[in-house]
Amino acid sequence: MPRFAANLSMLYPELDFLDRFDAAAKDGFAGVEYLFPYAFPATEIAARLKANGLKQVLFNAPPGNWDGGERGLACLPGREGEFRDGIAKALDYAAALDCPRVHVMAGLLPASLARETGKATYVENLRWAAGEAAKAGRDLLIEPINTRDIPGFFLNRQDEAHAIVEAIGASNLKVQFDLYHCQIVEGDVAMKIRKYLPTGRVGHIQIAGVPERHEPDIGELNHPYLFKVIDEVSAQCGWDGWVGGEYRPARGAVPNGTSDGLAWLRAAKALSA
Ligand SMILES: O=C(O)C(=O)[C@@H](O)CO
Ligand SMILES: [Mg+2]
Repeated sequence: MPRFAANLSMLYPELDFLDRFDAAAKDGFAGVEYLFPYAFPATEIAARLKANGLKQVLFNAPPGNWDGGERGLACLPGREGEFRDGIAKALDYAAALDCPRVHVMAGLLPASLARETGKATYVENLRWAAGEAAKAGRDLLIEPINTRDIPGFFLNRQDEAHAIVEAIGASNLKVQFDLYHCQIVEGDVAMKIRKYLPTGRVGHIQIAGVPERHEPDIGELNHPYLFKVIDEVSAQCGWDGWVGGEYRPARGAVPNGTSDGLAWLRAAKALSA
């Protein structure tokens, strides 16, 4: 079975962020991911990881003005300086947290901007950032996201993401394969696992129930089946990444709301036992 990480931006909403590390470890997660660490000193987060024997497996580079609605800077002409400063900051945190990969959000394509212009900026920014990440010994990930959750998001499809990664040709630039977004945008998820894992271009997988983005055992995707496919393909091609549970617990921010919803994780572990 794949290794599972808890997404601490979404799981354990009833707890303060720093207390979520302890909860995830107690619930049997071996790793954690989240959107942004920047509100906390890296030393403080590193201490929580160490105290709980957790691995930091992923976080995002600064996205621009998140509260103002921005969702990344990578496709935005004129913001290259800020983009580069954000990558430098993310790589500093990645070193302090011993985190092997950083997700770079593409951003919203402005209505007034031609897609080709946004794409040229995106590719140039990624090329530069992948070089910096390589010097720091990290992978850089790009994630196709559905436009119901993030209207106007630049990168939506798996094939587009893989084509961009291939065209740039940096071995540390990879795709963050979020099965939830994939199901909403294009479907055929199992076949896409079979197609893309063997390419070596998938750096991380994320899961959630579709369409509510609750626990993976709620909704239209059959995760036990998909875990078996991931296992089977991984055995053939040597994929050894992490699978992040990135969902909003159905019970919400109530005590033990996340822990009580982890039947899907226990079932996945039982399958491999
Ligand atoms: O929303 C998602 O899906 C993510 O993985 C976040 O990192 C936002 O891009
Ligand atoms: Mg995701």
